[in-house]
Amino acid sequence: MSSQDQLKALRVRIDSLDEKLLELISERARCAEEVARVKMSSLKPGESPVFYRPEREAWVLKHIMEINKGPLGNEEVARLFREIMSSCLALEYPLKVAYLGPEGTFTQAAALKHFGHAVISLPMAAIDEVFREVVAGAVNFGVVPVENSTEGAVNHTLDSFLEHNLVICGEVELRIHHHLLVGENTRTDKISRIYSHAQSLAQCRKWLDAHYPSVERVALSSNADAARRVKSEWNSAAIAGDMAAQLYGLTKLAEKIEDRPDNSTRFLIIGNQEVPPIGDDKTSIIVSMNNKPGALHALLMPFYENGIDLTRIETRPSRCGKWTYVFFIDFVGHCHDPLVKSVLERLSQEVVALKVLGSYPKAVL
Ligand SMILES: O=C(O)C(=O)C[C@]1(C(=O)O)C=C[C@@H](O)C=C1
Repeated sequence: MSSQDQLKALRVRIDSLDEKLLELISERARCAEEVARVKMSSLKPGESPVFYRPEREAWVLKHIMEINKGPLGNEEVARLFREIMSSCLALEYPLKVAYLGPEGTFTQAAALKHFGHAVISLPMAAIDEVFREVVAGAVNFGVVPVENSTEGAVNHTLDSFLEHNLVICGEVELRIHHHLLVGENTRTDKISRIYSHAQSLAQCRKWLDAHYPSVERVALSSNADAARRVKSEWNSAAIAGDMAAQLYGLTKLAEKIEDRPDNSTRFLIIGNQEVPPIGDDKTSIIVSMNNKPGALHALLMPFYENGIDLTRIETRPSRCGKWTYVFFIDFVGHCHDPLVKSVLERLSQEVVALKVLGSYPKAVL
């Protein structure tokens, strides 16, 4: 058989497989519609239906990755199923998700990575606005950055948890690649200013020192904002990611200029919904305590003694009294696990206040 004939035969096979796939996807979508009807019909008086189930979605994605035999990689198949589930959920109920904007930010990329592209995603001007939109019920969930592997905590997010009573329903991790971007009006040998978010400028500090040591660095409210600005401005460049580059049609002068190749940011999903355990969960708590000798030791001891893995501990001013602090602690486990429950009970006797911000599935993708 000639290679032309082979190609033709293979394409006929692909067409037939696509038809079967479409049938299966449509059947799955009808099933999701049925799930929505069952959820609606089983409501008790005064109850609202819960269409979005993060624990179920995390389980589905993990299961698909476990049974995947290739040739597509685990992340690739999970991404495909992520989008199928996103579309199925949109049939049940179109979720509204607020994120730290403007359009083209890494937070938008994180929101789409977590919820898929079938949600209605709404850019907010500040982290606090994301929190307020969720509290007001204008959106179902919010997505905010919480820590970067190079630059550390995002303090605005931590402080917003002290002001608002919201639940953490999930986490997303995103590999952050920064590029040096220019618009069509900029002569590459004439760059006199580089715009970006302060965190992004810091994540590319060494590269900038080596390549543009005497060019002015200007911090803006987001790197998408920087990209928008250089689109029309003369002789300036922006540091931003792929989404912003595409959105504003900018050219990449240099790619992946972050100082650390493993530069990643962790984002949180905030909402009002408590999430049941899947057996691979994390919990976030805030603790405030009196400043006395051994206080931190007493705080950490119960975790150590029960073999609970602390993944993060962060300190912030408590905002009620000078030199008093609160601790943000993340650890492995769910607040319904008996071991975690007993540690939290013991802690609550040692500290002034303890608040569980939420237990949620560990990031799958
Ligand atoms: O299992 C459910 O509760 C569903 O609503 C179905 C489904 C899915 O498509 O698999 C859709 C949305 C939920 O967030 C979780 C899963």
